[in-house]
Amino acid sequence: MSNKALEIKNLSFKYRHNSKETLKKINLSVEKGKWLSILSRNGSGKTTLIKLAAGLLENSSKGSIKIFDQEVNQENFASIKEHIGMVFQNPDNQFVGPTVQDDVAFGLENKSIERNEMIERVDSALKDVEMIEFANREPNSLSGGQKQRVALASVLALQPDIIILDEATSMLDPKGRKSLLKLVQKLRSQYKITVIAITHDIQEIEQSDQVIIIDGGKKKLEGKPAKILIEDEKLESFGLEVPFTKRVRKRLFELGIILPNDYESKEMVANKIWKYYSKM
Ligand SMILES: Nc1ncnc2c1ncn2[C@@H]1O[C@H](COP(=O)(O)OP(=O)(O)OP(=O)(O)O)[C@@H](O)[C@H]1O
Repeated sequence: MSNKALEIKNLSFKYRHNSKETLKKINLSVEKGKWLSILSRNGSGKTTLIKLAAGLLENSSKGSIKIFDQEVNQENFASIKEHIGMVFQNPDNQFVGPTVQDDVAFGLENKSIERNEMIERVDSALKDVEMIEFANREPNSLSGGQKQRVALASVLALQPDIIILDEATSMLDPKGRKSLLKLVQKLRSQYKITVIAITHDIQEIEQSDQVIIIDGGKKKLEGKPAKILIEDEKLESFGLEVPFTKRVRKRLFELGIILPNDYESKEMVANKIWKYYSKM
């Protein structure tokens, strides 16, 4: 068996009622236990790619998709589904139970997990996401960040090998986003789960081992976050917003205030800016 959680080869895809191909010759692979971020502006094909990989969309396309060496197709759908847990953008659409613990138990009930094991798994998943004290609360009474933690617990309780975050942080504030991603990172390393995160926000790639950028259905860039983050101009051409601090550094460099690889303390940079403007 290979060490690949996901392997996509030469994948092209066209929706039936769409004249253009949505995905064009995509190749990518993710090793077990690693974190891949798929980054692109809206409408570039990332959701389509992930739906195909999770077997949620029939692969009437060219190319192959494998999850743990198993081809993703209609015949293998049930066993592919066992490997994958998905957390979506809007937690409100994911709740089914009257309380947090009922909600986390729901997926286990569907799998006819024995009662004692179910209680244990719900308890452990809620502890993992630091929501155990909310077990008896109504899901609708929680904050956005807490709701996403519960959604994550529902997925964790099913013990997936791969967690897909489908813009899972986009309804949270910056603090909530950071905290959810940090939590996912902790659980990834604790349980050796593979994470695939799709996002249009470049600030979210920091935790990943590998990033791919898709634009117009094609893979345009691939690498580690540090490599991706220095490609300011390319990022802008793919409609991605370069982080504010990077834009400031770029401007300071253009003005000759700092050197390109000048990573001095904030105080020293502030001092240089002060000197620059004092001379004007
Ligand atoms: N069911 C469908 N039938 C026809 N075309 C579709 C369908 N779903 C998506 N598309 C088209 O495929 C392209 C890619 O859409 P997709 O949702 O995969 O992109 P995305 O990068 O995830 O965008 P977003 O971030 O807005 O969700 C878009 O042009 C979209 O209009």
